[in-house]
Amino acid sequence: MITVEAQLARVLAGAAELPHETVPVDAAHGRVLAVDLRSAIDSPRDANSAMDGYALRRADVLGASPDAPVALRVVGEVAAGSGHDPVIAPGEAVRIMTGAPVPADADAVVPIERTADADWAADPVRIADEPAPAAHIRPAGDDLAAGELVLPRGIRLTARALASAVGAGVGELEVVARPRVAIIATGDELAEPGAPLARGQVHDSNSLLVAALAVEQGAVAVHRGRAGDAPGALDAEVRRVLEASVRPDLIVLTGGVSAGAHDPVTRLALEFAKVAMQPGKPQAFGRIDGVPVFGLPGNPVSVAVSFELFVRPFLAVLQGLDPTRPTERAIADEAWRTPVGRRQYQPIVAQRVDGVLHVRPASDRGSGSHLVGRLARAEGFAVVPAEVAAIGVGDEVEVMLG
Ligand SMILES: Nc1nc2c(c(=O)[nH]1)N[C@H]1C(S)=C(S)[C@@H](COP(=O)(O)OP(=O)(O)OC[C@H]3O[C@@H](n4cnc5c(N)ncnc54)[C@H](O)[C@@H]3O)O[C@H]1N2
Ligand code: MOO
Repeated sequence: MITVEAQLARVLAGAAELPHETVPVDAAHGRVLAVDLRSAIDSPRDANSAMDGYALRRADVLGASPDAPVALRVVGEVAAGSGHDPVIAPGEAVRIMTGAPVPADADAVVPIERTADADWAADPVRIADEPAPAAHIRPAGDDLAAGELVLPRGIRLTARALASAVGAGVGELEVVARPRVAIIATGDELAEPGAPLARGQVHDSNSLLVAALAVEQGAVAVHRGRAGDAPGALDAEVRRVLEASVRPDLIVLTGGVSAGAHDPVTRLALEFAKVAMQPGKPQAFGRIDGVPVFGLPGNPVSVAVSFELFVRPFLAVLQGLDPTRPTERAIADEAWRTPVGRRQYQPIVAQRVDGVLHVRPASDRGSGSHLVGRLARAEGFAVVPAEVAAIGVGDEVEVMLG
């Protein structure tokens, strides 16, 4: 048996960041930013008002108070979006709305509530408060200066990141191409989701599991197919994938990698390994016509774990992301057994109590790799060293969440 690290090194050897492409900001959600993004503009473009009220010359209203308001002639109005810059002479004011550019002659804004009448129709307006210098004026460039770093390369573009990019005056972003994944589930026993099962059949949950996990990691599932165990069937499906107009960056196969007499993946020219992990011991990896091919063991929990350990880091490298996965320490609230000689990845549920992470197995039916019905509960995996035979209540364990 080889270690998880050795198999990961084999998988990642030769993996490299995919080419970049430029996409409109509208299409960039979830993509990985390929280059540092700097602000294209000073933002806000203009000094603008933070309040609905009156733009005025502060010198006119020094000492103003509710008992001694200062009357100013209203000579105009600027609303948000107005490009107008009205002249304000001494003794005058202009109605101004939130977000509107502050006239060049004004040096303070007084909110409508701070006028004696609190009435937009009032003229003269009686200012009942002495504003601080530059009161309620947001200076130009207050948020961003042109050239300032807004988003560093290598981040996944979230809704908030996209808002910042648009605020920085940008309409297109240079992102890393999405990895294109083709998925083929193998086995004569596979039935369509929802189809009635004949004796010996099982619903194909793996191909959807891999496709959805890949999409969660920023990939596109360009093909989802099935191949039976008959000699040649998988080969033909792999050929179809390789000859399609959109060539995948990787192919993920599930099932048929172990010692069975009909296991079809074993007939492909891949490298087979027994990895010291549970679940997920039989693994295959190699290249066919230069395209990386993963052969994951068919049990659904094995697929979920194998994806986390090998496919997810591979997809990260293709997108220029760090493939390492942070782990946390947690306390086991329940005991469980683990196989000596294989590092266990136990699906767990987690809960934080007084800042301390507590975990227990997600399954109440043991750690069988066929327990797809319990997979939904898993919030992560406890990583138990190969030499450990059992986890006891209160033991400290390493956990990868998410
Ligand atoms: N003699 C040995 N037998 C097995 C070994 C071994 O070392 N020697 N290893 C066992 C381990 S560990 C695993 S894991 C499995 C892996 O087997 P395969 O990759 O060949 O997978 P299959 O036999 O095709 O399927 C295993 C299991 O999973 C179900 N399955 C398969 N595909 C799907 C799918 N798309 N959706 C849902 N479920 C699926 C399948 O029906 C089987 O029950 O081998 C052990 N055997
Ligand atoms: O390695 Mo298998 O995935 O234990 O069931």
